[in-house]
Amino acid sequence: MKPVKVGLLGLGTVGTGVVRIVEGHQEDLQSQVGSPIVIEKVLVQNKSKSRSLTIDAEKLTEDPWDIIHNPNIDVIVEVMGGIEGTKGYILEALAHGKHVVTANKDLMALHGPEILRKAQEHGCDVLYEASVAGGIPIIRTLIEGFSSDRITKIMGIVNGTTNYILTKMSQEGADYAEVLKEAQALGYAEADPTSDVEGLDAARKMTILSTLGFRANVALEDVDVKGISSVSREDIQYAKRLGYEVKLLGIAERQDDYISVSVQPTMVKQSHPIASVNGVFNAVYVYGEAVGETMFYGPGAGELPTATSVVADLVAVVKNLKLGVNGKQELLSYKEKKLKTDEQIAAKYFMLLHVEDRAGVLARITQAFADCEVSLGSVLQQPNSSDQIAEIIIITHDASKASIGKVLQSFGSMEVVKSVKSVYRVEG
Ligand SMILES: NC(=O)C1=CN([C@@H]2O[C@H](COP(=O)(O)OP(=O)(O)OC[C@H]3O[C@@H](n4cnc5c(N)ncnc54)[C@H](OP(=O)(O)O)[C@@H]3O)[C@@H](O)[C@H]2O)C=CC1
Ligand SMILES: N[C@@H](CC=O)C(=O)O
Repeated sequence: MKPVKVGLLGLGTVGTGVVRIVEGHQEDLQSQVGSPIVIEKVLVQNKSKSRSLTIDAEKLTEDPWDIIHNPNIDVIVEVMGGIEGTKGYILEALAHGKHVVTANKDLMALHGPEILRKAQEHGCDVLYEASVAGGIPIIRTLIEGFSSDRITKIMGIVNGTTNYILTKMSQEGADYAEVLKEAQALGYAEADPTSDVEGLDAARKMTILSTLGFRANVALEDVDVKGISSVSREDIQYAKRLGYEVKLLGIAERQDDYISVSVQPTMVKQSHPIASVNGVFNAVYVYGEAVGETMFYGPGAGELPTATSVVADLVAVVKNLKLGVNGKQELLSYKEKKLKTDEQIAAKYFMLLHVEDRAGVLARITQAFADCEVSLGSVLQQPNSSDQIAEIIIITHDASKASIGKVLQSFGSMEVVKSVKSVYRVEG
């Protein structure tokens, strides 16, 4: 019944949740692992900062080596964020035989393979369930639950901050900057929220999910990324009128051995379950050749939901300690990825154009699509507030990304096209 001692790196949103769950659920945790779990030391930047929970001042330290080189500590829980410095701490902790639980997707997306190799070398566990989709146990699901299947598509809302913003813009017509501030105050956003709104946080999560799902060495630079900063309230209102919601979707697809991974604002048909995933909630769709369609839903960020995943990993490490099997998991053997070309990436697209309002213009526009071999699903023309300009809304059938690029290029030299107001991928 020797206690398992934990060194916590970080006592912000997630770290606070970890302390609350470890202390508040101690009896349940003990009944699962057979020994007390004790938070021995906590690294913070500023010991004198006021905190929302009471913690023994003796436990706080501003010196990471107090924890990493502490012989009494068995497990490091890293919830401080950051990349290079944090990577150094984790590698050093592993070299000292300490197991690691982390919520850090930035680190795992960029340096996951190196960290996992180091862990195996030293017989240690590194678990990172909270790094993707907060409270949804999607990593364990991909590694274990789908081990028998071949996954062909992973599509999801994997960033809580942007989903919170888009939901408020759609349901309340709220202002983007105001709602971003709310998401920050609620502890959903990253230290630098640019990585949320510009899609980088979601891209890092999609790197992790597609690596695990396709068992391939996907890298962050393989992900085509676009965030939500260019999504206007008008776009959202347009989408709604046509029966769609705008969502920031991560989409990873595999056909034969070829894959593509992207993050982009997408128009999702309101009848698709992902369209009604609102607020800070995330959802991940996984399509397997054998299982077909599955969906995982839950809170994607925030103190207690994220800490639930962190502490579940901690329990898994302690169970392995009891069984003496830490670091014994086989490393995934990643296949060499083959990326799809733009000719191979196919999807439906929405376009909103402002064109001259006169005879023959619609015919010229539709001809431009035909010339690039893009077939149209629906075309709607309506007058704009200016009587010289008409709005044309087009939804294509499945078309290659390359063909859509050619259509847009051809509009650049057509005088009748005044502007391409927006272009979205369409799902559902
Ligand atoms: N917030 C969320 O909902 C989610 C966050 N994550 C990930 O979890 C991690 C933590 O996020 P979150 O809790 O929101 O972050 P916060 O910014 O709320 O907390 C960070 C904590 O780490 C401490 N810290 C930061 N840098 C240093 C440093 N260089 N040296 C010592 N201490 C440091 C801070 O100290 P001090 O308190 O003194 O300032 C603070 O306690 C990140 O990797 C994030 O991406 C993952 C899923 C969801
Ligand atoms: N900033 C992230 C936090 C969780 O990973 C998000 O909003 O999803």
